[in-house]
Amino acid sequence: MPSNRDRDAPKRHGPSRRMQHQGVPGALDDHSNGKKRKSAAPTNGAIKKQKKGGNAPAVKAVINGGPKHAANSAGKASTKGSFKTQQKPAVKLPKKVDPLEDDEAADLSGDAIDDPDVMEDELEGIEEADFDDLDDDGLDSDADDFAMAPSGSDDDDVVDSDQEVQKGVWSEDDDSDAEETLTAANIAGLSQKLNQERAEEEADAEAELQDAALQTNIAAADLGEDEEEEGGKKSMLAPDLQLLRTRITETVRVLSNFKELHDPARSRAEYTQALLKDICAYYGYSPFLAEKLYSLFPPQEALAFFDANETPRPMVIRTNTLRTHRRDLAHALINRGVTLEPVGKWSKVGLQIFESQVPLGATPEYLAGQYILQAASSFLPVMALAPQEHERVLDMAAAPGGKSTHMAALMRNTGCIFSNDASKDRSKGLIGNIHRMGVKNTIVCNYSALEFPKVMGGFDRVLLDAPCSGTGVIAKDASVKTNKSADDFLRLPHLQKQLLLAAIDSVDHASKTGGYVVYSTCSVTVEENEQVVQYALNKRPNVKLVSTGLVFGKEGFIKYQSKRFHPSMKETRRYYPHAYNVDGFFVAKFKKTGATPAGAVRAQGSAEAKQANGVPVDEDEEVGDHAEIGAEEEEGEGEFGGWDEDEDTEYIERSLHKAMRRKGIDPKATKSAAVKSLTPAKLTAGAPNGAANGVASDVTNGKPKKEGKAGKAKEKAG
Ligand SMILES: C[S@@+](CC[C@H](N)C(=O)[O-])C[C@H]1O[C@@H](n2cnc3c(N)ncnc32)[C@H](O)[C@@H]1O
Repeated sequence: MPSNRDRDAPKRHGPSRRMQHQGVPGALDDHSNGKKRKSAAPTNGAIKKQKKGGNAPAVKAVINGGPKHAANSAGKASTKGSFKTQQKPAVKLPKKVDPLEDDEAADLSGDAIDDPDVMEDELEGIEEADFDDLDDDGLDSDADDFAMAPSGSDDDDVVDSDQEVQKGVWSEDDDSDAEETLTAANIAGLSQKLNQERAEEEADAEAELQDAALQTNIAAADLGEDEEEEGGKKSMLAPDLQLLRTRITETVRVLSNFKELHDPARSRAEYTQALLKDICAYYGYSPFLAEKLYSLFPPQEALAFFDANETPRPMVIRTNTLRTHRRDLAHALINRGVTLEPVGKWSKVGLQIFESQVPLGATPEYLAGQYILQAASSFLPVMALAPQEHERVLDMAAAPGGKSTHMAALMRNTGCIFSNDASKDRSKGLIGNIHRMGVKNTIVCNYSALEFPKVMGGFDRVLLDAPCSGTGVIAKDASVKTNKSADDFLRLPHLQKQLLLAAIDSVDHASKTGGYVVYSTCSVTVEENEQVVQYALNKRPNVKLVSTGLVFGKEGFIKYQSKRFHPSMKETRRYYPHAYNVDGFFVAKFKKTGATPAGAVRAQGSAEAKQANGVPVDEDEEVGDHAEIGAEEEEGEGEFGGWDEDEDTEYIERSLHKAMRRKGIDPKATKSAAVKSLTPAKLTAGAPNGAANGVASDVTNGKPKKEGKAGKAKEKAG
């Protein structure tokens, strides 16, 4: 990878993604807020404090400053450590004096701390506070949560965006003066920064345009690639990134209007191959992953996606309504020098942090459990699940507890949540968060989720926030760009499918208030999302997809390459960093309409037992295959199917052979690494009591190398 990737990369126009709002973009976000912010003057002590501090650094426009991995080759996103408004620039900026940059702050304030989609292996543990003293103070009757956890039917109750628009950004609209004051407190800081940022960016943009005008139709030879040296040896010159970028932009332009713009001597496939090569060189992806991600979008959008993965998402905290109100929390943090505002109208508990003078993982409010550092998109599965008071709910893969603690708040500490995770180490973080946040309705357990419903069933609702490849969180963990192989996209979906069947089988279809399952991942690949959901629809005719109730998000695919999915797949939701400035995510909600025959559950259990002894991977061929949709299962359980090992192995072989043939390899000549990798040692997910780390080890949130330190993270786990 070229070391100078960042240096010459062109600048992105507009505010940095950190400064951009999350979630529902455009009209919703701009409505009233923007105007208010610009015109109002600072009026209260909070803003004075900020000014007096005087060290609110000017926001440096975040640029399309070339891929982050060059600047951050360790692969960890700059979201870790102390938080600053400006994203870590790809181009080295003059060092600013910032109290947040000292080591202690870096240890304590990382926004990765509570974020379930980032491992916290590099976080050293915060000293555990005496949380017993911080007992629930009776604040759990937050108006926010009344609205969030309505009593009616599930689908009606998740989020009512119209109602919120009328109310304004703060849900506690009974105190409009306070709202004015609070908003004003952020205005001066924000608008000053935005103005400054805009001026800088305009200058940059002008320079860039002038540059670009001089550079079109650049041939590969111009980029310093593969140049021959005198002795015939190839030199390893770093490509000129500015030129590379320009060529990518130009190729995308041609592909977007191929008929009109292409060179008749070159086919679309040639253009695409050249583009993918450039994308790999410029952003640092493996060819395999670049192609997989590119194929999800039209060319222009793919570019936006790759760009968005180079910039961190905004830092967000979720108010713990068991402890406080969002408005009160916002006031407290503003008084500590934090610049923030509500995350968007779609959430009543989220606060987007623009800048902080204090480490957000160590404020008194944090230690008192008033908030958790949590990516905005992690709110969505719980909002879709919409757990109700007094219900019995299962969180199948719960550590470190971002979603379990959110559920507890929505349920106002009533009913019972079983928070399960296969990883013992990660469960320590889960327990820490549960204590810190005053959650009292939760039982932590440590099974492989494949063991449900044998361990326990009959839940009103189940959340499966599945272990996944993490292709939605590349901005946080750039190592995903290069460390995922075809085998991962066989093994992970295999596990996800089994887990989803277990989730469905654990729900009580006759629940008076529920009967719902939510499946989510922080990955954007079809293999881990629509194909898993389609598999469950095929295997469990007693479930159907229903609306997630979420007010934004793109529809799941009903068609992807040669695959066709059930039309109801439109009910699922996809989230992309470039579209909403949130982590990539997928959310599907099922309603269980009939009982699962006991035989099917047994079959699932026995497959799990088999798996524990080693063998399988994934099939997938039938999933998404049009002919299979709605097809009856032919296994011994009537319409229901458990896991058939032989069938599975056959599917895997067939799938692998196909893939090899596509690559021009003779399948008979070599045995696939995927098959070789299916040793008993690697497939222990079915083993009980946390022995599942073999499978968890390959996934974003269960990497074994991180397990050792996860325990240390305790309250930091997120
Ligand atoms: C995406 S993370 C969950 C994040 C969590 N829901 C939150 O919001 O904090 C996936 C989790 O799945 C767990 N896991 C992996 N395999 C599992 C299995 N077979 N059974 C249960 N949990 C598993 C991992 O240990 C990891 O904690």
